[in-house]
Amino acid sequence: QTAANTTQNAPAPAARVLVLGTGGTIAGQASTRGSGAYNAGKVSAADLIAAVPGIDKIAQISTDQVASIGSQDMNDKVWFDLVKRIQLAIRNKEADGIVITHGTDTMEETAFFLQTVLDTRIPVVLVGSMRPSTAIGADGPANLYEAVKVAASPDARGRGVLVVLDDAIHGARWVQKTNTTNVQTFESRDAGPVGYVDMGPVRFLRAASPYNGSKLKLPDAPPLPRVDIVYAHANMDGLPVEDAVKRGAKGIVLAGVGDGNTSKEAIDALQAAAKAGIVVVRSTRVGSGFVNRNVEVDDDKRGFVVSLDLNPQKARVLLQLLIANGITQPQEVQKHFDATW
Ligand SMILES: NC(=O)CC[C@H](N)C(=O)O
Repeated sequence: QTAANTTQNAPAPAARVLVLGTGGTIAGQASTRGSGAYNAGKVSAADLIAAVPGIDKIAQISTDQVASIGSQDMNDKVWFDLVKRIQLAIRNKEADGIVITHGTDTMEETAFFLQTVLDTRIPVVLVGSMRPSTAIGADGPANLYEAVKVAASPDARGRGVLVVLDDAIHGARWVQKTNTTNVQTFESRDAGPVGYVDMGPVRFLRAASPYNGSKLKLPDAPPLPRVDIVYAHANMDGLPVEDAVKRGAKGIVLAGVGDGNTSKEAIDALQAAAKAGIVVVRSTRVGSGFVNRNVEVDDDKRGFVVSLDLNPQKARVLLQLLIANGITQPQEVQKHFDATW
């Protein structure tokens, strides 16, 4: 038998993985603008898969293109389309695992959004790259191979939404981008990765968390309610908070200094917003650690919620979904933030 025949007669891989394309650097192509320049989201998911040798040996792969954007343009419409496409795949029993190719800029937000609304034990794995597909040493093909390997792994079931880049598997709850350009950009600072994927088997470091089927409902159509992030700094006044209120924000997340702090003026403006029924969540710009209740700020008195270790961009997503579900009382909102932990 020739090698070609052997390949032809080899049994098809057992796992079926659906790859959904959304764009990003992984689908990026060099630009005529010159050295280092590229345009995100130019290459289809099908073409990306075709460029990864041996990927068809680890899963039967199908592809669908949901969007073709740089993830800096990620928006509610694409999020809703993604959820609908994934729910369709689950209903039709189309796949044993799902991979989403995605830009890295907002990958942590999409991952956490999906984790908060999707009610499934099927592995959902987001993957991207830091170098465009046309770059020397492109990291996309290896990352895509590893993401499909994780999505096809029975051991990945029931672990929620995962992010795979650079041999590491991260949980949506903890992962964040930490470097603007380095291929080793994703970290789960307070928790560490949930596992590793390399030339060997997929390895998880912890037991899968108990399955929590109670997910937040998605409204029938976008957009999600407006929640603004206010970034704290030295010499802070109350104007950014007052501006958010004027624009009609239904919620405000403070990217606070330190343990979710900000100046007296800004805290008083936030208290006035909370009194007017706007949900105020204190998070931190620091990048790791918890924001705890009632430490330097009297959250009980001022009517605030704390984000624990959810970073501002993830706290914003959770708050949007809670407000969309009619959950706006600070104590109730706090319970939901506590329950993500
Ligand atoms: N490396 C990346 O994926 C970042 C590039 C691009 N801005 C994106 O998020 O889609």
